[in-house]
Amino acid sequence: MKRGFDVLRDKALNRSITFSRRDRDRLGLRGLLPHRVATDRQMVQRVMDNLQRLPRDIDRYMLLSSLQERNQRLFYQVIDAHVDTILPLIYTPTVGEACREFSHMARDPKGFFITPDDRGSIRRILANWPRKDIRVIVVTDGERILGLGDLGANGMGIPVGKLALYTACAGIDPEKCLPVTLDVGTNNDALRKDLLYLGYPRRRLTGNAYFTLVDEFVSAAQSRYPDALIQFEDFLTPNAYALLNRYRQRALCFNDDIQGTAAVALAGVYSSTRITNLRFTDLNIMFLGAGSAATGIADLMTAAFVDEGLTVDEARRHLSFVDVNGLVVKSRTDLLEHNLPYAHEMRPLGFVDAIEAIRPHVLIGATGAPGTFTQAVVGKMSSINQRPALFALSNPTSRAECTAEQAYAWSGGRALFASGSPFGPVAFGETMFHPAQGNNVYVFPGIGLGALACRARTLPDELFLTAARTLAGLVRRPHLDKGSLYPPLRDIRKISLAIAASVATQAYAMNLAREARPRNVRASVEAMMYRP
Ligand SMILES: O=C([O-])CC(=O)C(=O)O
Ligand SMILES: [Mg+2]
Repeated sequence: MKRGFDVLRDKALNRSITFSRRDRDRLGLRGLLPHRVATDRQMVQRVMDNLQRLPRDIDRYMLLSSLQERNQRLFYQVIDAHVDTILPLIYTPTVGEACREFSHMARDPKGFFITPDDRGSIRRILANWPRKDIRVIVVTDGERILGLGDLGANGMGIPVGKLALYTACAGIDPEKCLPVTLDVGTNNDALRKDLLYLGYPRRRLTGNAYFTLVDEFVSAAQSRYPDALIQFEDFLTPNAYALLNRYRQRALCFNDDIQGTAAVALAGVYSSTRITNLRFTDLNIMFLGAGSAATGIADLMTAAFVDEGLTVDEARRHLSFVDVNGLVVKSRTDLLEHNLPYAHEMRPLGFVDAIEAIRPHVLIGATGAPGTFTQAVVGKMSSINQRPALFALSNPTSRAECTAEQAYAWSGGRALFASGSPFGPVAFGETMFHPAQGNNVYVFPGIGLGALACRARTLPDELFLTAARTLAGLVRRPHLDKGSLYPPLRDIRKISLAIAASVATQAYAMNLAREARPRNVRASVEAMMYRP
């Protein structure tokens, strides 16, 4: 058993001055701590006061990041007590800035890095990670970090942040989480030239060499951590699809940007129909951006339409795409494979003309290109719809297709608005809107928890549809009345539990589970949840 400073320096054991006098005696801590025995609440309050004194959010990120390495329990207590304040500091938008600054901030080591030099020895070096019982791995290769592009090894902030949310939002034991960066180089010239850049300073590995390295990583992870879920995060679209298609049948894995974002967007669209009173199967939905998030959403919506009785072809007619080159139509020669199902037999049109021609009820932005929901776009949507639904999903805030304020101002207060990164309440006339954050944080922790609870073999799309419906079912009338298409983020632990229970139940029904079905699925899921 550890004693003295070894206890205080172990982030999983350290309770700092909340250790009781008896524990201090027992653990050899007398003299190593000041006299006062503090309560958890006092500790949380002290952290909040410290945060307030700092000048910038990036400084607050740093404070929380080092707290996480020093006193894990307190870190999660702080999030638990102040979700609304803390999430934007450890997650989008601040995590975007933290990734950009990553190589210039002196900080505690976090996460596991794999480079092309590790080829042939990934299995062996994974044993350097101090924990053996890993249940969730979030892995990125840093090529499409949020809407910020190729940040190379600096992208490590993303798996670290996502896993903090697994613990905070779904009670996954933090000791069972492993953030991984496949540092295969970067095509970001500025980074490669930066002497302080911490990553592998070459151009990116591509083609066969790239896929072989990812293969080696997945096999090594599966053999060392046979129960672990692998979440792919922030890969560039073609690789995101290639990897998902390669592993979805043979590994417990999913792509959060394709599938997690899809479930959240679908839930928001379901919610919007409770305000517009339109039938879901009557909706026309237009996407701006044709990358992984947008096509992922469209694919899940196709499944949802089909589930409600449409054929696949009928479903796709409800879904249209616009990208930098305009409406995605059959005659275009620049389309990628994942765009083809949604290429319509129409003449080429620009964005606003496409809105005029197709008359969508819902506009979903997943471009990474800020300001693309212009006044003309929002105005056009508002002239067609009494209550236009606008989803500005790109992250961080600096990449949002429009701000909440713009959406309400340009629609005369009629927009149903959700965004990937948080916006505060917006006053318009007499009304105060509280737009909710349409971010995959609403579902990935719960889906992961559900998958782990039943030890699912794989995660087929049906489970994401289940998650979307469960999430939509938690939205109450007062939330909608305030302009929120999602339940309050402060209820996230309850939301994740509900999603986990429904996902696990569905997985049992589909024979995907490696665990015998317990009598009470929800209770068994809840019993798994770590509480700080
Ligand atoms: O990280 C987030 O906030 C949501 C997400 O997956 C992304 O933007 O890539
Ligand atoms: Mg992402």
